[in-house]
Parts: sequence; C-alpha cells; structure tokens
Amino acid sequence: MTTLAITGGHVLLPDITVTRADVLVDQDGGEILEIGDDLAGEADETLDASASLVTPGFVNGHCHVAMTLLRGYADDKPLDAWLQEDIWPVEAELTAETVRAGTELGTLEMIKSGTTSFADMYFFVPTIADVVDEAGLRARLGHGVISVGKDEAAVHEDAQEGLEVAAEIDGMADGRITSAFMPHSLTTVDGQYLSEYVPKARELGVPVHYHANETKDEVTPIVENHGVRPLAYAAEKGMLESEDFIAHGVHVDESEIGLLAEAETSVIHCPASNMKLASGMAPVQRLLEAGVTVGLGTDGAASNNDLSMLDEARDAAMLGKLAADDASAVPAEAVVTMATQGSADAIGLDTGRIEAGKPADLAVIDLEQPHLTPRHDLVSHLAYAAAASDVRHTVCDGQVLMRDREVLTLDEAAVRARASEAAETLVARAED
Ligand SMILES: N[C@@H](CCSC[C@H]1O[C@@H](n2cnc3c(=O)[nH]cnc32)[C@H](O)[C@@H]1O)C(=O)O
Ligand SMILES: [Zn+2]
Repeated sequence: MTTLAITGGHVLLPDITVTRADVLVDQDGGEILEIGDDLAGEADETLDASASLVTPGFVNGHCHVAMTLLRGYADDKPLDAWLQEDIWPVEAELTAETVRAGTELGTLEMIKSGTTSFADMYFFVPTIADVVDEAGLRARLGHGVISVGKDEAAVHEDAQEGLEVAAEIDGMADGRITSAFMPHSLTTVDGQYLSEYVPKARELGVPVHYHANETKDEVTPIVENHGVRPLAYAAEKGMLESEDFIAHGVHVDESEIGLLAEAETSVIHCPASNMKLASGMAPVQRLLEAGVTVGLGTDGAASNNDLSMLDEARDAAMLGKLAADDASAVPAEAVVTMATQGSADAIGLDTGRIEAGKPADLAVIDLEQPHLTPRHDLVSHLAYAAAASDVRHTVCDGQVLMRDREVLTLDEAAVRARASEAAETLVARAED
C-alpha cells in the first residue's frame, strides 16, 4: 500500500466543524485511512498543509464543462434568447476535438479551484470521459437530449445516443466515471419522448438529470398544456425518483417543494447562472427546511463565467439571504455543506466528506492571505472570503492532481493554447 499524509493543517469535518489534524490516505485504494495527529511518520509521501485548511474536494453538481470555450462569447441576455440566438448556433458546429479542448480547459480550471467531482450534460460524452480520466477527476456524465427543432428520427437518434452513452461510460476510469440519462429540460424535450425513454433509463439503472423550473417562461407552457406544475408533470413522467437530480429549481412553489422532499429528488442550485440570466431566486432556505437535498453547480462557463465552487458558495449565501429577505437564511455552514456533501449526495457520488473509508478527494486552501486574515472562523472564510486562487493542492481518489498550484495531470500552457485556438475556429465556423 502506498500512503500519502496531508500534514500540519486544519481539517473540515463532515459536521462542518474545523479541527487541527493530519489526514492519511491510501493512494492505491483511493481512500481516507485516518484523521489524527502526527501521521507523517506513517506515510510514504507527504503534502504540506501548514497554515492551510483541508476541505473535501468540491463537487460541482451541474455543469456543461466544454462551454468554457464560450466564456465571454455572449453575455447579458435572458436564457431563451441567449440559447437560441447565440449558444445553440455555435454548439451546432462543435466537434469531438473542440469538445476535447474545452473539457481540458474546464477540468484544468476545476483542479485549480479545488473541485474534484462534477456532473456534466453535454455533447461528445465519450470524449469528455476520456479527458476526465486523464485529468484524474471523478464525474457523472450524460448526453444532453433535445427534441425542439428536430424531426422525429433525429430525436430518436439523440435519445438513443443518450442511453448508449450512459451504458458505455458507466464505471470507466476505475469507477471514477458514472453516468446518467439527461433530457435537457421539461420544455425542450417533448412529453412523448420522456414517456418513451425515461423507463429505458430505469432499465439501465442510471439516474435522470435535467433542467427544471429555471425561468418563469418554462413554467407557464407546462401549466397551460398539462394543467399541472412542472414537477408534478415530471413525476407523471417518472422523472422524480430519489436518485434523480434537477438543475435550478428556481420557480418551484410549495406543492413542488413537497414533491421534491417526498420523492427525495435533489436540487442543484446554480446561483451565478440564475443571477446572470436574471432567471430568478431559488427558495433555497425553504428547500433546506423542507429536507430537500440541495447541491451547488456552476452551470456552464458561458453563464457564470467561471467554474469556481468557492464563488458559487458565496453567491448561494448572498442570494439565499436576499431571496428569503432574511440575513440568517442560507448561512455559511449551509453553503459549505451544499458545495461538498450536498452536491455529492445529490449526484449520487459517495464523496464530499473527510472521514475514514471515504474517497480521498481533497482540496487544500492556503490561509496565509490578506483576505483570509484574521482567522475567527474558517467555515466563514470558506463561504465568504476564500477564492479559487487560494487552493494550493488538489487530491482526487488519493492522487495528487495539483501540488503547490502546479497541475500534474494536464499541461496547463498547452491546454490553454489548444482551447484558445479551438474557441476561435469554432466561433469563426459558426459565424461563417
Ligand atoms: N444533444 C443536445 C445537447 C444538449 S447539451 C446541454 C445544453 O444545455 C445548454 N445550457 C447551458 N446552460 C443552460 C441553462 O442554464 N439552461 C438550459 N440550458 C443550458 C447548453 O448550451 C447545451 O446546449 C442537442 O442536440 O442540442
Ligand atoms: Zn445547465
């Protein structure tokens, strides 16, 4: 057994308290062995965490990772116009190679900001899986299925691809990659296809993940056409199981919060995307009070515009207070929970907690920064003051992915160069 000790730091425990401790990791099994004092002597290798906070690796519960290529391409528009006028025309020109370049860039950014796991909905998923494997991350991936604007044969092909991809990649990268069936949303996939393909996803045994109740414009047509709220409609379609997770859940009413709690379906809250697209304010405090599992996601980089889960946690706390009109709502502990174990539980990964027997997925945050001084409360610092650039080391599955800000699994300069070039040619093709 090869072991790694993360030494000299403070450790964020699963009950969201902080203690002084070392963390001993089994690198072969990818597991945490022990949390305790003076573990350096027992390890083959050490990672210095002095003057640092060791946290679970962050879990990004909803992303479109290759959209890093479209960062800053189209800003300042509402969801519908943004997707239809700007994003979808460019995405129509994507190739496996451009998606590879965008995924490399996105995974690089994740590692540099302490994210070790994510859920992703996009195109060319086997290519994304390949990059995730190379980068050393953990992910639940799926092919986004859409029916609007397509003829029937094309929709069946798209949905079939969604199922096949889910079956193909599940368990890849020594189990670091899992999958889901991902119909894009309740309004962009026609009901007949949901009825046909969701049961097939159940046969495969994979969760279902989709955008729901993101904007008011998505709620109205469902109420008008089906006579029920969107999440009641989702339940009718068999899309509200305990392993399922929805992105956004902004415009959910009390009846829908009740449905989520009862079904144990999780919500991935994406506050930055919701603010940027002016989609609305999710009732996060209400969801938490009702016992719904809430995770955090960045959504794609084109609507955020970064993949930092520390930024997302801060945004979630700020927006949650504003939404509840209550400064005590969505406190620091809640957003730190959401960014780690909340997202992990939501997307069905057994991670997000520093505990013996759990996957060794960790981020080490440098506290020797002016904006992290003084140190009254490290949970407060995580929620409100720490930045992506404070992450010193990132460890996933027991492997060191970044040491002292140097990413070891990807060549940073080459990844940035390839992504810039891919983005430029992609946009040129689309605008041609
Ligand atoms: N196979 C589908 C691809 C869907 S991938 C997932 C899609 O979600 C889009 N997306 C990104 N952010 C959001 C959001 O906030 N709401 C809804 N869709 C989004 C993204 O641009 C991408 O087109 C097709 O044929 O179009
Ligand atoms: Zn999204």
